[in-house]
Amino acid sequence: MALASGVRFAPRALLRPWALLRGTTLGRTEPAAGGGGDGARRFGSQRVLVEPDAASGVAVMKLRNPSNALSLELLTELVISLEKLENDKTFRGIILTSDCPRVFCAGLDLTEICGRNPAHCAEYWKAMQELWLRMYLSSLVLVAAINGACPAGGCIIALSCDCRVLADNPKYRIGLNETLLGIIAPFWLKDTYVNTIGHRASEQALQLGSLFPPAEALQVGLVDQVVPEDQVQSTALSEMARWLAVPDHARQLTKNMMRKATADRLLRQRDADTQNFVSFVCRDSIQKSLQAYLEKLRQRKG
Ligand SMILES: CCCCC/C=C\C/C=C\C/C=C/C(=O)SCCNC(=O)CCNC(=O)[C@H](O)C(C)(C)COP(=O)(O)OP(=O)(O)OC[C@H]1O[C@@H](n2cnc3c(N)ncnc32)[C@H](O)[C@@H]1OP(=O)(O)O
Repeated sequence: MALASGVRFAPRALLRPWALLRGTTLGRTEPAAGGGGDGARRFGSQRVLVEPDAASGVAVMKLRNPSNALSLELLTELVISLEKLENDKTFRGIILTSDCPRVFCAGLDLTEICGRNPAHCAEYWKAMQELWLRMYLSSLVLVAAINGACPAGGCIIALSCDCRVLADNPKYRIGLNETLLGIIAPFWLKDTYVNTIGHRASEQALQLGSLFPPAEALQVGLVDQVVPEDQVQSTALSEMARWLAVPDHARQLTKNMMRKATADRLLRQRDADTQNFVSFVCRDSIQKSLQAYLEKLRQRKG
C-alpha cells in the first residue's frame, strides 16, 4: 500500500488492513438504492459507505460508525476507501458526509487512548496522521457536507477538505475544543487551523477551545457555506461542480503549492510527534481527565 508519507509508517492495522475488515463488505460492490446503471455501483465497508457516480466523477463517502468517533478501524477504512478512489481515474471528487443522525464526526475515539498501552496509542496516532496527510494532500477535490456536530478530530477531517458546507442547526458546532478536555492540538493541526482562519482567530479559538455555531463558523471562515439542513447535499454538489470546472492539473498543482509546506512539517517530525502524543496521553493526569470526560459523555446519554 502506497503511503502518503513514504516508508516510515507501518502501523499493524494498515499493513494488514483486510484483517480488520473481515466480515465486512469492503471491496464488494452492490447496486446503489434507486440506481442500477453504469456508475451506480456502491462499495464500502462496515464503517464507510461509498456511493460512486462514474458519470460525474464524484463519489459520496458516508461515515457510519457510532457517533463517527474515529476508531482505528474507521481511520483504516477511510484510508482504504480514499486510496481506492484516488487510484481510479474515473473519480475527480469526493463529498464526505455522515450517515449518523446529528453527528458529522465526534473526533478521536477516546476509547482508543483511554486505558490503552503506549504501543496502541502510537499505532492509533500514526493512523490519524496518515488519514490527515492523505486527505490534506489528496489530488481529488474533497467537499465536506457537514450534517452534524463536528468537534476536535471531526473538525480536523473537515479542515483537510477543500471546501466545507455546514447545516444551519445551532447544535451542529464546529471547532477545535481540545483545551477544554485538557489536551492540546498538535502543531500540524494548529497549522491547518491557521491556514484556514488566520493566526489571531486561531490563537483565540484554540486557547478558548471554541466550538462555533454555524453563523459564527461562517463569519470566521471556518466553513464556506451555511445552508438549511435539507440543502447540505445539493449545495455540496454545486460547490463540487464549481471546483471541478477548473482543469485538474492546474488545481492540483496549486493545492500542492498551498499545502505542501504544512504537510512536510509533519512528515519531517512524524516520529517525534507520535512520541509527544503517546507520552502526553499516557500521563496519569491526562488518563484521569479523559476517563472522567468519557464517563460524563456516557452519563449524559441516560
Ligand atoms: C504536545 C502534545 C500533543 C498531544 C496531543 C494530544 C491530543 C490530541 C489532540 C487533538 C486531536 C483531537 C482530539 C479529539 O478529537 S478528542 C475528542 C473530542 N470530541 C468531543 O469532545 C466530542 C464528544 N462527544 C460529544 O460531544 C457528543 O457525543 C456528540 C458528538 C455531540 C454527539 O452527541 P449525541 O447526543 O448525539 O451522542 P452521545 O453524546 O449520546 O454519544 C453517543 C455515544 O458515543 C460516545 N462518544 C461520543 N463521542 C465520543 C468520542 N469522541 N470518543 C468515544 N466515544 C464517544 C458516547 O460516550 C456515547 O456512547 P455510549 O456507549 O453511551 O452509546
